[in-house]
Amino acid sequence: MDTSIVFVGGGNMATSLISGLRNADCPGERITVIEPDEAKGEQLASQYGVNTATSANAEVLSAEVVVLAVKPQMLREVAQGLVEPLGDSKPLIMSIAAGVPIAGLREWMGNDHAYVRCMPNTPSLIGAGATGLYADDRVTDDQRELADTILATAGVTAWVDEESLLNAVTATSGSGPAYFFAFMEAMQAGAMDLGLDEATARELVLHTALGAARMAIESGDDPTTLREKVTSPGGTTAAALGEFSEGELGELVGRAMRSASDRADSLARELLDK
Ligand SMILES: NC(=O)C1=CN([C@@H]2O[C@H](COP(=O)(O)OP(=O)(O)OC[C@H]3O[C@@H](n4cnc5c(N)ncnc54)[C@H](OP(=O)(O)O)[C@@H]3O)[C@@H](O)[C@H]2O)C=CC1
Ligand SMILES: O=C(O)[C@@H]1CCC=N1
Repeated sequence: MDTSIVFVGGGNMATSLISGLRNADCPGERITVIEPDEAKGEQLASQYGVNTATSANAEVLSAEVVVLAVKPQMLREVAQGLVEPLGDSKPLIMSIAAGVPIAGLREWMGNDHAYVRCMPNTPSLIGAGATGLYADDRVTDDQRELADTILATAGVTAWVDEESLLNAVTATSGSGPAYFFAFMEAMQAGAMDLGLDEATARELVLHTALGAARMAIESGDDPTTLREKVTSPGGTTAAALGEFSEGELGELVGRAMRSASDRADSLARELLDK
């Protein structure tokens, strides 16, 4: 990977993607991060060897790809502020902002750019990310491939062919790491309630999560089969899963994901109505 890439915003998600790129041998000098917080920029420069700037100008923005990595609420202002320094140059614009549709980007940055929306997740930091992507029909095959190559440095990629499905991706893999972390927190608390010390509870919970995820990916069995293999009739697992059913875990998870997707929808409405 030798593409020149500018990240606008050097926060959590940009850091995860930069880590993925660097692990995939994308040279640090091909990456620039525009980040107003100088200390954050310095940290990125020293950790990943990238170039940094505190604001956008034509020189800083001269790259093949510009990744918009600020909070959705900031995106309108930030995108509009890029129009002048970009001038006539037409890098591929990739936005990772939750909810914000390409129509908004076109309104703020103009119709002449090619836009790809991506929904990555934080495990990209260690190359274990999962990213959903959408490109409208103005994006060329080469540009799609470029976007895919960039995100594939951070983990698996999956394209959706309707933009609205990116909200489903956001509710699934974008926010998903937090659901699993919340489950780990709850299990660790449960283990400590049962008498394990914190370090032991944590070690057992984290390695159980890792083992379960690896088995689900590597064994060829689906999660239902794997769950059944753990669950002896009348045994301990059945007792625990009975509580999950009683508490309607499946419905709860479905409602939580619907809520994440609805929030992506409402973010878009709030931003476009402004
Ligand atoms: N975190 C996640 O798991 C995921 C996040 N996303 C999306 O990624 C985007 C970024 O999220 P996240 O990284 O978590 O947020 P962060 O707040 O960590 O990162 C945003 C960064 O942008 C900086 N910033 C603010 N104003 C500007 C500006 N004018 N120019 C350049 N940079 C600026 C912020 O600096 P300062 O802090 O000083 O304001 C901050 O460092 C969001 O749109 C989110 O929807 C997508 C998938 C997953
Ligand atoms: O919570 C958020 O809005 C962002 C998008 C997906 C993960 N984090």
